[in-house]
Amino acid sequence: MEIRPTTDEDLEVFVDTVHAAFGRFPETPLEGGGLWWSALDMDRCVLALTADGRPVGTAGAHSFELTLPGETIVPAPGVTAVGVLPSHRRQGVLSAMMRHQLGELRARGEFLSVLLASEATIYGRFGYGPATYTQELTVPRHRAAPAPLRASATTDAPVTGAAHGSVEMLRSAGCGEILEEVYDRYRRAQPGALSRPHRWWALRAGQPPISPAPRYVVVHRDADGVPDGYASYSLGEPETTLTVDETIATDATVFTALARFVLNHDLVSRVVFKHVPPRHPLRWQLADFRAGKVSGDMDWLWVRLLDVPRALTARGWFADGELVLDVEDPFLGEHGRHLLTVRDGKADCVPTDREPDLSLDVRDLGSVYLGGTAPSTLVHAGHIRAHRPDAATLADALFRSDRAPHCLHWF
Ligand SMILES: CC(=O)SCCNC(=O)CCNC(=O)[C@H](O)C(C)(C)COP(=O)(O)OP(=O)(O)OC[C@H]1O[C@@H](n2cnc3c(N)ncnc32)[C@H](O)[C@@H]1OP(=O)(O)O
Repeated sequence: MEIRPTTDEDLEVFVDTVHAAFGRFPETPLEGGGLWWSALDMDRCVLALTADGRPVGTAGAHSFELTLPGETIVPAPGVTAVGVLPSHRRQGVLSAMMRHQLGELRARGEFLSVLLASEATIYGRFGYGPATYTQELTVPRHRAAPAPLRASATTDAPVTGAAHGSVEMLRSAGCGEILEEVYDRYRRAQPGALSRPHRWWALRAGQPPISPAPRYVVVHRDADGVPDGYASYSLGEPETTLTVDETIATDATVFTALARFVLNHDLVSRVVFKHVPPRHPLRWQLADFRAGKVSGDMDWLWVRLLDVPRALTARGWFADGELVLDVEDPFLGEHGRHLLTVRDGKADCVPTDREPDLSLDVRDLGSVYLGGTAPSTLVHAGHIRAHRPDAATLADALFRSDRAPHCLHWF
């Protein structure tokens, strides 16, 4: 088995192989549904080839930036287009590609990588852990009456937005620049969010990148007319449903205004908000708390740490404390014991031979890294071992994020 990097000349064979792996028929790479492939960086992809040179596996990586807790922005390769032909599965092709790719990422100086998993059973063995989560919230319009917002009379807490800005429907052609700018402001402040390279927007201006269907777009502007949020949505069956793909808001009041706009839409019987983070405040803003039905609760962004000290010192921290972490990395055959010391929002992470507070697999460290999974959950689940009774409580306080991490980018 040979794993080799690809060039632009390999695009067709790469797309052909990954389509076969996903059970789809080839499309013309730069048109229609094949558009997605034109966003690939061919110099960040690999092909797995049999001894006689037949391509049987593919893997790639996008060059993203990831926002960490504390609004630190770091490079994050986004692993994508992973597939092995059905005829060559369970023979170690993916394992060989993952080993090659992780080595290559380290050689480039990356200290973490991320992906979206087609199945939750695939990537844990390679050191990835689920780190952000997503849900759908469905609200029947006849039950969408707003709750009076108790704090709004006395404080600057979220209000309906009407008095604080405006909502405007845009023609989808030509609004890409505004959306790109709003998305960029949003993702820089949102832990777990990924950058969207300019060419993604250029490919499909006015729609969530790489969305095949037409979308309506509403933009929210602040009192000075500056765009500070948008929602992209479509109308259709079943039962005259309005489906919001993305609600991008630079603060909570903007989300409220956009949500009110779609919930007031005539000729619609229900509104589906896709990609909301768990425990989203929208349900609290409805007079009928039970009107918002949660579904599609699942993992979204998976994180893999490649250099534990660099990763831990890169993010911001919101409580002081000290923990000794004993980290196993079975796939790469590595082990490290780290003293993590947090003071005034910054961490120091050095090797130590002190007794550990927590023993954990690198995949579990990936899960807790962005603050979206409490270490105590994984202690109670039986994955992380706490060596003293208060270690999990301290770890929960330390790994917490200033804002719950969330990612809605699909790649
Ligand atoms: C980031 C992304 O692109 S996600 C998209 C992933 N791709 C797909 O879902 C496309 C359809 N599936 C495939 O192409 C293949 O089945 C792949 C890529 C998931 C797996 O490739 P393979 O070459 O079969 O994997 P490989 O042989 O290296 O398996 C390594 C181990 O993972 C296990 N494994 C592989 N795939 C799966 C799976 N889908 N579910 C559970 N376990 C799996 C194997 O059993 C093996 O376990 P072992 O080490 O205990 O024996």
